[in-house]
Amino acid sequence: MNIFDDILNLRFIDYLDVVLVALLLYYLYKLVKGTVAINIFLGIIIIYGAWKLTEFLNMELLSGIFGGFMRVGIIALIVVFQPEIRKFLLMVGSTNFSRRRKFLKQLKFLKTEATNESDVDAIISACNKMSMSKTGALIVFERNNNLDFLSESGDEMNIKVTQPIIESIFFKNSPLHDGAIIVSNNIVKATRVILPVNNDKNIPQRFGLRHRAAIGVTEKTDALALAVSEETGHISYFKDGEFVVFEDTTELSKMIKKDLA
Ligand SMILES: Nc1ncnc2c1ncn2[C@@H]1O[C@H](COP(=O)(O)OP(=O)(O)OP(=O)(O)O)[C@@H](O)[C@H]1O
Repeated sequence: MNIFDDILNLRFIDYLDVVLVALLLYYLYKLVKGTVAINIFLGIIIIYGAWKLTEFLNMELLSGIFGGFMRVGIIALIVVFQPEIRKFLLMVGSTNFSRRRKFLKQLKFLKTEATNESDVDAIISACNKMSMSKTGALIVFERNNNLDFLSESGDEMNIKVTQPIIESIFFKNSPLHDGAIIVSNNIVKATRVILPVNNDKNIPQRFGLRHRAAIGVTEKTDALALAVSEETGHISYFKDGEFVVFEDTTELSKMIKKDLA
């Protein structure tokens, strides 16, 4: 039997299996891409290669050491990749099905629904105003990961996004100004939300809890975050746990629209 016979004998389920493994690898790559985890992943491959090489060369002591290391590898992997595993499970378990359903609906009826564009503009205009008046703000955009588990720490809201609404929420004397707001599909879903804070020592000291919370939420979920500094008035944009550099707010607006699309 040659290779062509093998291919012909593949069942539909085998093709599905291959596609699913490819998808899994793609998501794993997306998770570790650009993070320190990719170096750890390479380190593990190197140690595995060294183990097999020392085994092949019958170097008993060295292969014993590498082998012992690889045997506890699965536990070490869980510990080392804990944030990535967590993010992956979150990605799988809290996918925002309502958004997906809407997408399918659009495909079905070829209906072009209004996009989020105008809302991003309203939010950016509000940020500009708050930046000038040095009003602190923290805005989280929900994407595919459902953020209800975070919203619960704050006050539930259900109000359409407009520039005055965003400004009045973060107005210094407003009872709602503390913490973050979560925006999803043109709606402010929650205010006064407490976000997970990133404790990484490499983040410059000048960034306090607001900015660390923006990093925390965007690294643990696929959300996007905007922060306006109360101290400097500076607007910062966060994605995948990192600051995103932008020239001006016009470029920022384009970036957010693209990331939300
Ligand atoms: N975990 C958190 N989740 C949501 N909001 C938070 C969190 N921690 C702090 N904040 C908000 O950030 C505000 C300012 O915190 P802090 O001064 O430490 O941040 P900062 O990064 O230095 O920002 P700024 O430049 O505006 O001072 C708090 O009053 C609170 O509203």
